[in-house]
Amino acid sequence: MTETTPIELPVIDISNPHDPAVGKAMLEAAAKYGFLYVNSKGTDFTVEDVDHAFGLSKKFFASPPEEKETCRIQPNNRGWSGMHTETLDPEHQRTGDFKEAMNFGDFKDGKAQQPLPPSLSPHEAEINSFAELCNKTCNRVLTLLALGLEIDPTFFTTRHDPKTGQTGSILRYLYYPSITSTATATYNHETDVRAGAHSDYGSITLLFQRPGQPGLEIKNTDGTWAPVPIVPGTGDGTGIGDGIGTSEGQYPFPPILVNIGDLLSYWTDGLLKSTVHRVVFPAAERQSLTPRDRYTIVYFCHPVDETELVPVPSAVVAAHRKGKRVDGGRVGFGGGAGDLEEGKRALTAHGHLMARLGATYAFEKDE
Ligand SMILES: O=C(O)CCC(=O)C(=O)O
Ligand SMILES: [Fe+2]
Repeated sequence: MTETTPIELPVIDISNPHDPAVGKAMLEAAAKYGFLYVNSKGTDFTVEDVDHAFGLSKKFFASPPEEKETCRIQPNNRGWSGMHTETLDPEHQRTGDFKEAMNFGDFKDGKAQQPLPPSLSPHEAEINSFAELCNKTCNRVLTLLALGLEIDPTFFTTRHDPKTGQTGSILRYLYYPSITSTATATYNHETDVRAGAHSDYGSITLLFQRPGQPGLEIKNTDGTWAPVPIVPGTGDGTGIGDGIGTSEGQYPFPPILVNIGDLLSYWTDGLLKSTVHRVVFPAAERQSLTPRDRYTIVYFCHPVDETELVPVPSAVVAAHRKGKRVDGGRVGFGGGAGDLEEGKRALTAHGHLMARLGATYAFEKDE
């Protein structure tokens, strides 16, 4: 695993989701990299909201395994998965991911639609409110993307409103033990990875990271891997010494990393990129005298299940599609929405997710 130069991604201020210039900047980043940072100033989150959510995550992962077992992951993708349960890149991984995860699906009237373990059940309302803030932030991003695509600014948000129906959205706590943990004793740098290479399934993903807990890399177009600094501009990917939490700190908490998922790439015929990424132990972490666990919080935003993925009515997408036709290239996972044959029904958001998850379940059956 050779390590390359950290990637420099734009940091976008979403405090005014109706600014067309910001929409264009967002679209440009989504089409070029498939990843961008959202400035944590001007989001709906306070430092306390984010700190509190990480506190709950830590409490959950530190709880006894018997308690976590009570909410083991189900085929509906909700619940706890232990070390090595998930293998994001089955073709290349010898061992499953060196991580634990806890997935929360949609809440209904503030209530989780799944069992919660004793460490989290007293905090149901807080978890729900964090998921709601994530949803609000996604609405800002989706509004800006619609502006960039020059379509009705509510085109995406009306199709992602959990009040109108079930969605595939997931709030996920993640825990990657440090290189010195007993849980990573079998880790071999040549063959193992903390989270295998993959692209996300939904529309957009939000990723919250902590200073000093690096590991995310994104795949460059030439196939090399670029570390993503936790705080943009800090270069070394560690986020250490970035001034966070101090009066000179530029950001109240590390910017939220946003990436495009397979569904939105499909819906826009590949104009928006769903970029492959993975989580590793960076060299600095492997050599560090004080290696740290990595905790992240992810929100995978999906449309309402019944949403029909007919081509996004955007001249920008149409122009992109024309270019693709000339190349003869196919786009995205399972092609693009514009490839729909006449007389066939459009794929729904739920159908897209099932097809995408099906690829993973098929592998698990082979195990
Ligand atoms: O934890 C991270 O940094 C990335 C997680 C991720 O890519 C995922 O769960 O899809
Ligand atoms: Fe991911």
